[in-house]
Amino acid sequence: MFTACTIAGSDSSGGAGIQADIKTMTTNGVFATSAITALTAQNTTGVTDIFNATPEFLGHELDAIFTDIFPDAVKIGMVSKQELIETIANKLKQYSAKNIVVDPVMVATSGARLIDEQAIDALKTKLLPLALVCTPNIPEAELLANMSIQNETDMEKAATIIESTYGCACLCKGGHQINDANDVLVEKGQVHWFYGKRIDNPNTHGTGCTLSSAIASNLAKGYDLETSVQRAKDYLSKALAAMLDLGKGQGPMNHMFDLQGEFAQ
Ligand SMILES: Nc1ncnc2c1ncn2[C@@H]1O[C@H](COP(=O)(O)OP(=O)(O)OP(=O)(O)O)[C@@H](O)[C@H]1O
Ligand SMILES: Cc1ncc(CO)c(N)n1
Repeated sequence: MFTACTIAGSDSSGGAGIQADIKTMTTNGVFATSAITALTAQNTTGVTDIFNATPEFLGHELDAIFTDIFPDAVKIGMVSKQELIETIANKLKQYSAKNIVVDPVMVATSGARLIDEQAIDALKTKLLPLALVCTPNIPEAELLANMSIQNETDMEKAATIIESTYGCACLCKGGHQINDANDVLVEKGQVHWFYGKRIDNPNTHGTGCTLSSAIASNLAKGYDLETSVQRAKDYLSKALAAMLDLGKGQGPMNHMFDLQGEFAQ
């Protein structure tokens, strides 16, 4: 059994954050462990409160995980405070963590801001350099590459800038703003496009969390990065295509459509 660790925030409505990550990792056939960075009071319509872990407590969670069930891959999601990012970076270095996927979560699908201004700096200078790959959506890629993105050529350019600036491969996701499901991966200067079929489903709460956890799960199983991204996109598309409809806002997708099926391999 391969293992993956998610370091992220809890989403009380279960569609994003830690909950999405654990469901995704489970359905993708790896054993999930979790270090919770924050509790959010959240549902499909918005976030009403955030309660951050202390850096000490987060450090203890990571010590407990890394000294026992050492993860074959690590996914990092919402981390809103600079001190929490520093704790994560220090622990990942201390334990020589591998296959690190950073989803630079900044804003929830519902529009709520999930990161402090100072934390963005720490993300850039301390966390991204440790990552194998980061997975920004368009607004996040604009901020990390310091440019505006209007089309697929801009996505490619931004991903190239992000890889050379922060030293990790970059998967820039088109889903959010450019109206398609096409994402571009820049790895060691090589550009690879993943063309997805856009699914007409308004319930996209947690798509970013799900994609990054599925990538981490596949890296944990030993697939290379390109294959891991392709498999993760296939999983996400099928979870969206299951057309779950829960809640009053943009609802979650069905992570469990394939328990113990093709994606567990
Ligand atoms: N309607 C859709 N149909 C198919 N794929 C989609 C759709 N919407 C998004 N995707 C895909 O989902 C993945 C996540 O992209 P997205 O831009 O939604 O992430 P995100 O904005 O980080 O998500 P979140 O809102 O959870 O933070 C990408 O691979 C994207 O192409
Ligand atoms: C806890 C959490 N992490 C990430 C996201 C981004 O979708 C969210 N809405 N909530």
